[in-house]
Amino acid sequence: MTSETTTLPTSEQILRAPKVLLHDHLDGGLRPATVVELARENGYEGLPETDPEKLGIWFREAADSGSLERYLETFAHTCAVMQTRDALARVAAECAEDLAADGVVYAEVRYAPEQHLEQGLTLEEVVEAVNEGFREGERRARENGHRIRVGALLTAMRHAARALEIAELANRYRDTGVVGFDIAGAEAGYPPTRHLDAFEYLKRENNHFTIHAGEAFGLPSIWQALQWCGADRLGHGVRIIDDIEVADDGSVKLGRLASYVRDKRIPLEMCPTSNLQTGAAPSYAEHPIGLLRRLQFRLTVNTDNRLMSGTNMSREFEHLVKTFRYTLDDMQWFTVNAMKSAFIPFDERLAMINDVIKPGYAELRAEWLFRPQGATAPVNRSSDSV
Ligand SMILES: O=c1[nH]cnc2c1ncn2[C@@H]1O[C@H](CO)[C@@H](O)[C@H]1O
Ligand SMILES: [Zn+2]
Repeated sequence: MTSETTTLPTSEQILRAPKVLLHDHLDGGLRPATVVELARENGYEGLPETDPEKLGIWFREAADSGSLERYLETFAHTCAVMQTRDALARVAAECAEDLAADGVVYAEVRYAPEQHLEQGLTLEEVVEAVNEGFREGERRARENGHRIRVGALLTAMRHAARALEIAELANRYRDTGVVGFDIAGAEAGYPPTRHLDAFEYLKRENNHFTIHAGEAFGLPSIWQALQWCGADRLGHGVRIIDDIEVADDGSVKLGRLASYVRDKRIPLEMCPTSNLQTGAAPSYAEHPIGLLRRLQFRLTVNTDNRLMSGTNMSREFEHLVKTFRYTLDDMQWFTVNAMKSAFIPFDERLAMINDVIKPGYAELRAEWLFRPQGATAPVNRSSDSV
């Protein structure tokens, strides 16, 4: 056997492997203890629990509702404690630190500035506080021996009517920490075309955007996001599976939209655990990621909301490794896909792939050669069928 990387990665290797995260909500990733402290400091009395451990469990259980609308109700509590400059900067700094400690080397973290104006901040002050926090978190991570780069995506809420204003904000800060735009919130009843003016504006500015589509609503939402709005990437996009037929003999037929998504290499931001909670997928084993990976769609793995899902990038990969027997090669494939799909300039993406991601995986692959004498041989996926 060669070092052909058919070994199933261990938890420790998954943690150390360089990872790239494109879909993570700032207001969905707070540390439970931070929510409790900020609530106390700001006099917010609406928390359902004040013990951090119990509060973490409450978020996971409340989000585990089987419906996107109910899942989204939990964000009222996190947004309530993110209304001051200090709170926003703290949450952003801790986000960067937590991602770096989880082995994430590049992240695009999104939030909706319009949800942080309740105590008088302006949209600009919100963006500047979050940017400041990300820079501080990157600095602290570096002190702890981790390297991470974090870019912000500004989200507009799809039920509201501020998308153009938020798109303009994203454009204004494009050279200072904001790498793109997104729309989020309840999908059914709020098609992306409601915000066409924002997307057309960003296209005219040669700027980038992703759209939450194909999560709680199916193909029409994906079709609009791509063919009317011109999205560069799809947030979730799992329902593209509805345009793929698998026959009893295992042969696969792609419809026009699924073919378009695959042919044009449209990146899909998969968030497996979140999908299980909102009912977008029934189980890890039945999650469309298995088939879509075999069909070589441009897939990426993401967390969506670390607090509500009790997850992080390593845990998402652990589930996938366990369920689909993914190897380090698969992990590298997802990670390179994500880096290729990031919104930073091409030369910087390439440098991350060549100088950080590939060497990181090569080092992990080489390690089993130097394993202690007597250690068991790595599991070889290709030998399973022999
Ligand atoms: O999976 C999701 N689908 C749609 N909207 C979401 C999802 N996760 C979070 N948000 C929404 O995005 C806002 C800004 O970060 C959050 O406040 C939440 O309402
Ligand atoms: Zn999301």
